Amino acid sequence: MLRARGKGRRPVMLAIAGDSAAGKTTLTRGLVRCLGADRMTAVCVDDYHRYDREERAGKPFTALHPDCNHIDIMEQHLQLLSMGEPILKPVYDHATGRLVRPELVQPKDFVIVEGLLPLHTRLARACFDITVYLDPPEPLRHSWKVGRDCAKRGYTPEQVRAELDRREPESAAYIRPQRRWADIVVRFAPVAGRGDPPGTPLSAELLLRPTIDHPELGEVIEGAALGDATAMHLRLHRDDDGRPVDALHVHGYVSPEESSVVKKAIWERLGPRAGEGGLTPEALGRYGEADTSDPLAITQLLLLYHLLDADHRQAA
Ligand SMILES: Nc1ncnc2c1ncn2[C@@H]1O[C@H](COP(=O)(O)OP(=O)(O)O)[C@@H](O)[C@H]1O
Ligand SMILES: O=C(COP(=O)(O)O)[C@H](O)[C@H](O)COP(=O)(O)O
Repeated sequence: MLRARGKGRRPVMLAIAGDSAAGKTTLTRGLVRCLGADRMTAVCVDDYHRYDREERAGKPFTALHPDCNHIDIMEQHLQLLSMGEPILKPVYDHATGRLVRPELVQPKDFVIVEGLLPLHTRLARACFDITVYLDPPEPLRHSWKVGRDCAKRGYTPEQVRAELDRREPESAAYIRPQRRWADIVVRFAPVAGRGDPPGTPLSAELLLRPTIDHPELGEVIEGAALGDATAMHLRLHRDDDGRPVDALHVHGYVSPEESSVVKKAIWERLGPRAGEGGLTPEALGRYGEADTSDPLAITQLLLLYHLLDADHRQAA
C-alpha cells in the first residue's frame, strides 16, 4: 500500500554521505528549515549503530565499520521510506553515547538520509533519487571534529585526535569509497594559493557528475561575472576514473552583493515550485551558532533545485 504522500506518490530521497564532522548535519539542517519540517523528513543512519559507546570501546573496530552498524536493517528501512512507509527507527544519542528509545518516522514529501554509511551497499544506493558525498580536506574536517566534539560531545582535543587516528583505516576502507557513488561531490575549502585573510568564507567545489540532470548554469555564471571577481564558474575536471566531469567553483571571497546575484538567479530557476510551498530562503547558508556562508547557501540551493525537480518529474 502506497500512502503518506497523497496521490500514491513516493517521497524524493536524498542521501548525504561523508565522514564524521564533514558537514552533513549542517547541510541537511538548512534544507529542512528552508523546505519546512512539514514537507521534509531527515534521518541520520548513524542511529543504526549496533553498540553503544561503552560496548564499542571493547571491540576491535570503530563506529565506521559496517559490522558496527545494523546495515541490513538500515537497508530495510531505506526501502520502506522510499515507498512512503513509516519505520520504527533506532536512536543513538551522540551526547551520551547511548542507544535510546526508538522513534516512529513517517516520511514526508522529501526525505534526507545523512550519515556515515548510507551509500555503502548497492541496495541502499538504489533507494535514492539524488546522492551527495561531502569531501572537505582532511585537516579541515579534523579541526571541525575537534571543535564540535569538544563543545557538544564531552571529549578533550587529545581524545578526538586519538580517535581520528584510530578511525583512519576504516575511513579509508568504508567511508571514502562512497565518494564514487555520489551524483554530486561537495568540497568546502579555502582556495589554494590565494592567501585570503583569516575569516574569509570557505569556497565550495561541486563535482556535478552526469548521473543526474543538472540545471543549465550558463546564464547564472554569466550573470555572476561582476566587477573583477567571479562568484562562480564551471571547469572541466578529470574524475577519479579519468572521465571528464563538470566542476562548479563557488567562491567565498567575493562580496555578498556578488553572491546575491547567483543566489537570486538559482532561486529563479527553482521556478513556480519555489513559491508554492512557502520556502524559507533565509534558512540557507547557516552554520555554527550564528555564522553564514554564501557557498553553503548556493550548494543548498542547487540541492533544492534537484529535490524540487525530482518531485516535479514524479508528478508528471
Ligand atoms: N560549510 C561549512 N562551513 C563552515 N563550517 C562548517 C561547514 N560545515 C560544517 N562546519 C563545521 O563543522 C562542524 C561539524 O559539522 P556537522 O554538520 O556537525 O558534521 P557531520 O554532521 O558531518 O558530523 C560544525 O559544527 C561546523 O562548525
Ligand atoms: O562518527 C560519528 C558519526 O557522527 P557524526 O558524523 O555526527 O560525527 C560518531 O562519532 C559515531 O556515530 C559515534 O561516535 P561517538 O563514540 O563519538 O558517539
